[in-house]
Amino acid sequence: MTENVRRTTHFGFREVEENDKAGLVHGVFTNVASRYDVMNDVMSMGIHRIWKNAMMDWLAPRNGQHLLDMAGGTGDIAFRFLNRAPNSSVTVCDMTESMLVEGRQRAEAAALADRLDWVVGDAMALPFQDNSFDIYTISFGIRNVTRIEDALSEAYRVLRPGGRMMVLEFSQLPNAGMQWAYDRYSFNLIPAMGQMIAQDRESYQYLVESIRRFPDQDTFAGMLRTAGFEQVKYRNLSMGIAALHSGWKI
Ligand SMILES: C[S@@+](CC[C@H](N)C(=O)[O-])C[C@H]1O[C@@H](n2cnc3c(N)ncnc32)[C@H](O)[C@@H]1O
Repeated sequence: MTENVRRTTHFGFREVEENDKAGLVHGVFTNVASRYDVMNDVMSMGIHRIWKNAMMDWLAPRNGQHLLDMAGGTGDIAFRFLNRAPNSSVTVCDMTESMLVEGRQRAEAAALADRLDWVVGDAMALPFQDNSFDIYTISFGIRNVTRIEDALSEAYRVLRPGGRMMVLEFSQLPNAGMQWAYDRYSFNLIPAMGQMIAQDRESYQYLVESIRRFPDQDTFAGMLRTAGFEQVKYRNLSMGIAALHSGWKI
């Protein structure tokens, strides 16, 4: 257990297969933690930066806000948020401690440590009180969660009334031909690059399969409404390879 990273919850999954998925996800990100940021740049050819900046543009961070960045990993969203609103604060929560450890080292190097809190926790059972945060973000995290509905209802619970939820996730291309081409790239190239750069084909094979299984834009918008969010909207990024969803707790 590393100093300054709080462990506040335990994982108690209801069924064996759920336990398997959570264990698999935890193993994948423990394996890739030290190479995660570099791999992100290589695999996406830097495009994840454009998508995360689009998230910040839509979110328009303001000083004084308290953000919960769920599945926040190495803190990429947190740093972007603080860059735009230096007098805000961010709690980064993730179930993989080694990802948070990498992030905390980056925060110390950037002299941002006093604005950040790093918490080990599960999106499906958050270790926070009701109505605690102004904003909840989750970037490339929700598709890894075993019970997405539970994570969305937890997001709703911890947001204060008037608070906003924003999700950045891989999505579906509306055009079947483009989806076919993209699938060829992701199913063939990404696991091969994972093997070449990180000597870890399986983790990257899991990542591309999880992208394919995630609900499309309209289905996910419906899930947000079911969890209680209002004024739900989405924007496609790179023609739908990824999408941003926004919703409010009124
Ligand atoms: C692809 S990384 C995304 C990291 C960061 N948000 C970004 O955009 O670069 C996915 C993260 O989700 C975390 N994660 C997956 N399932 C989770 C859960 N149920 N609760 C908390 N974190 C989870 C993983 O540990 C991992 O750090």
